[in-house]
Amino acid sequence: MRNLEHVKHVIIKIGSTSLCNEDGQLDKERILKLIQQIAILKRKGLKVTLVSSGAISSGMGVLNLSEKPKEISKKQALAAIGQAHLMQIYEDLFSLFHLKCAQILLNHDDFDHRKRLMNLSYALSSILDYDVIPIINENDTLAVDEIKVGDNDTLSALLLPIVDAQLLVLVSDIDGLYNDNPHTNSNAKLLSDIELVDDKIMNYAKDSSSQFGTGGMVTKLRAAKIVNDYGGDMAIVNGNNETALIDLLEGKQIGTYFSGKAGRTLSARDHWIMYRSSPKGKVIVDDGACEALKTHTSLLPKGIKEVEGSFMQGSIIDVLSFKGQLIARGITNYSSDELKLIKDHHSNEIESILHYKDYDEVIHADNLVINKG
Ligand SMILES: Nc1ncnc2c1ncn2[C@@H]1O[C@H](COP(=O)(O)OP(=O)(O)O)[C@@H](O)[C@H]1O
Ligand SMILES: N[C@@H](CCC(=O)OP(=O)(O)O)C(=O)O
Repeated sequence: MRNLEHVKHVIIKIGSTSLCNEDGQLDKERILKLIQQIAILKRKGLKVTLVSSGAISSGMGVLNLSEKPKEISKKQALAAIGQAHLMQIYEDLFSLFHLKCAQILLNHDDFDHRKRLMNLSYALSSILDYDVIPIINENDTLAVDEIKVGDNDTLSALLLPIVDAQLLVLVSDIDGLYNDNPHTNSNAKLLSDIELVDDKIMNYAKDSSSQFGTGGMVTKLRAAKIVNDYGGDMAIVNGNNETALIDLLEGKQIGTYFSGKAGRTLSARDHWIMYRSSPKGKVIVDDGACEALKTHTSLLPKGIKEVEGSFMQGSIIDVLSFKGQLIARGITNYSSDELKLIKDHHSNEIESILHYKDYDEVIHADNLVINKG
């Protein structure tokens, strides 16, 4: 048995593969079984936030399309058509249990701006105070690449600190993480408990085998890292198991459970820098700077060899190695224009180059988060 007594608020993310049948139509019977379990969890006193995929698949069902279109504008249209249909089904089914729900559609830039993030957090907390279940999805109709999260595994992981939940459960069409994709390797073994998502674990993850899923296991493991780095837990369970959610929350050994016990816990600010904000540019640093940064020292201009993008002082930027590996992410003390002039120079030369010097460091160690894996 696992001990889940600390879990008072759970985010349940339901993937498209658990909402639709093989023909791509929303499967009300399957959705009902999930809602039934959510109603039981709520009766037990748990707070529940729902993240639901399925808008595009639902739109395909409404228009009787058998294949997902490639054109972005068509996917945007399907999301608009399908999201309304999806919410109608949620409302009908939740009402059978005298539960009410609310729709929230988000994009990445809602996480980027602190003020918007606070507004989101207040709105969510009021919805929960009204004892209504928030149902969240990406705003796929308006999401263009720069502002897109791209998948709901990541979106739900980013939400965990905002709603102050302790556990994220990803409901999928598979029992959990295997050491290879079980749809293509029949010898693949299910892994039950994972204390750290390291490179070895990441290498088990492959893409989705279904045309309805987005990201397969890759995005699920990324979500586990985001959640674990905040000190939260994550689990993957199979939506086809009619008691999966109840069993999991009772501590039964089902699915894959990512406790993050062997990892780190970032402060709220560092977690925001690393995951929830989107970087505005990048600097490429030499091997010496890469090594130094790994021991968590400040980034000095001498180690910077290239500057990409246009950003202002105070922006969040990526620090990359020559090989393109993400070494760290942090808040820059200098704009991209200033960095182009002082890169490859000693800090004591900054003043003579710029005619002013506010800082010796480009990114101070306190504002720098090292990428671990
Ligand atoms: N190592 C793995 N273990 C389990 N499933 C895997 C693995 N690698 C890839 N997958 C694929 O990931 C799928 C689940 O992700 P996805 O189709 O995106 O579902 P969802 O709609 O629930 O997000 C599985 O059905 C399987 O095809
Ligand atoms: N936002 C999209 C789903 C994106 C997504 O992550 O899908 P999935 O892998 O099925 O959870 C939609 O509603 O169709």
